[in-house]
Amino acid sequence: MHQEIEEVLVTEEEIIEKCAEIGKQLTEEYDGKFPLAIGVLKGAMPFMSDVLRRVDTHLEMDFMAVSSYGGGTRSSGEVKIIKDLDAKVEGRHVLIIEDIIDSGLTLSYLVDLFKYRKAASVKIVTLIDKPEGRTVDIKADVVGFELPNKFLVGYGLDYDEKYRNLPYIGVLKPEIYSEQES
Ligand SMILES: O=P(O)(O)OC[C@H]1O[C@H](OP(=O)(O)OP(=O)(O)O)[C@H](O)[C@@H]1O
Ligand code: HPA
Ligand SMILES: [Mg+2]
Repeated sequence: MHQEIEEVLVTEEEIIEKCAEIGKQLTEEYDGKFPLAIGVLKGAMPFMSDVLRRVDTHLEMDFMAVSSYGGGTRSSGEVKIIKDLDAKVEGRHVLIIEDIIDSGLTLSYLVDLFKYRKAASVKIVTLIDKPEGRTVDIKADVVGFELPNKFLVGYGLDYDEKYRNLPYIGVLKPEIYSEQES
């Protein structure tokens, strides 16, 4: 698996350090508010697990599964709900947890949905921001790392469902995906 990576952009140590920093920030922001922390599956799973263990106040966890990338490297433009929340959003302080904001389509869809469901507040925390990928105007409230417009894998991010279990974030060797997308 590791030999298929061309370059590591964020190391495991940098991610661990960042999760502690963000966890502290979220503790201060949400202390006493019992936020509803919503992980966007599948990609957000490792980040959600690491960051929320550094948040030192009560919170509720829930999950939503959405998908717009299929097996490829480009967004289909259509966000599909695969699993909806169990919790009610009305009156809750919603904290959306994402691995990446790229085109912004997934998060703009989810922010609109949670506002429509009458959340008391909606904030976004994302480990990665690729601002150059944006096709809709949306910003995250908390960003771990801003990265260049390359297709990334690792730490939740997949290519064709693989590489999510890498402990770092990197770029694949071009021959890995050009074989399938040519
Ligand atoms: O800003 P965008 O261009 O919408 O891209 C970001 C979204 O794309 C990825 O999810 P994907 O749809 O691939 O599902 P996955 O989490 O199951 O991989 C990622 O986990 C984000 O949810
Ligand atoms: O760079 C990316 N890598 C994997 N999944 C993604 N979904 C949006 N952008 C990306
Ligand atoms: Mg994906």
